[in-house]
Amino acid sequence: MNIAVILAGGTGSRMQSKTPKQFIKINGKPIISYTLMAFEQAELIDEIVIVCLDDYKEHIKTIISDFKISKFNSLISNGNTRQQSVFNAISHIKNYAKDDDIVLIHDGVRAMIMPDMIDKCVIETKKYKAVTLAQKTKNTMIIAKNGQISKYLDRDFIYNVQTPQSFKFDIIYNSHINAINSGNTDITDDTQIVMPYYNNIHIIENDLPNLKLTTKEDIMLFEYYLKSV
Ligand SMILES: Nc1ccn([C@@H]2O[C@H](COP(=O)(O)OP(=O)(O)OP(=O)(O)O)[C@@H](O)[C@H]2O)c(=O)n1
Ligand SMILES: C[C@](O)(CO)[C@H](O)COP(=O)(O)O
Repeated sequence: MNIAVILAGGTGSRMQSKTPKQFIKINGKPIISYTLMAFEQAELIDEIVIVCLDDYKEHIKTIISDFKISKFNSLISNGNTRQQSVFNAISHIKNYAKDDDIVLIHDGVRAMIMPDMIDKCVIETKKYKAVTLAQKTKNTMIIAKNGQISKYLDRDFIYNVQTPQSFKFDIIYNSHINAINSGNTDITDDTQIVMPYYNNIHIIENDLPNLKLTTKEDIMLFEYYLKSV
């Protein structure tokens, strides 16, 4: 079974909006609906688990119904951090998943994700057990200290990490237990959680737009993107 965990449990503080960013409407549709539709359309996804703020659970149920998200399976309460939100979801999934099942974790606010890329994550996880989408940097990369360049980095080794991040269930679950036992509760990325437990994470290069909508400027970029597709 291939299970998608869609994270919609953050408050979006950097967006500085009253409404949590995943529920902001763009072209009349909430941001989270674009993400859910991509996972609904991905051929290899069997079910969708959504992590949501308690105050928005009724709201997301309406979105699930309005956008006919037939793969929706469960709604899970968020944690205080992204890491805790993911753990809440995988603790629920543990009740029925097998070790060999695949769990994809996706930021609900990466709303440009394409169904084909989601399916590619599933296919590659069967081969590599742990994968993430990532985009190779297209820029000259530097380290700067006190406003001055101190070092140039080899761009061939620099990537922006994206989601989905996809894992065999036993790997993601045991990695989270390991992280908690090491005292970590606020790691913002699941590959960082998995690395100490399973350091063989495969990168799927993605050059398609997959912006994490984080600040107000990103909303304008998303509006522009929607006009062009
Ligand atoms: N406790 C949390 C924190 C984040 N997320 C989700 O994780 C994704 C990526 O996180 P980020 O962009 O950092 O979202 P926020 O935490 O909401 O934003 P900010 O850091 O600006 O407050 C988002 O879809 C967000 O809803 C979550 O489910 N639970
Ligand atoms: C997993 C992730 O999308 C990696 O880019 C993560 O959500 C990033 O969180 P950030 O704290 O907003 O960089």
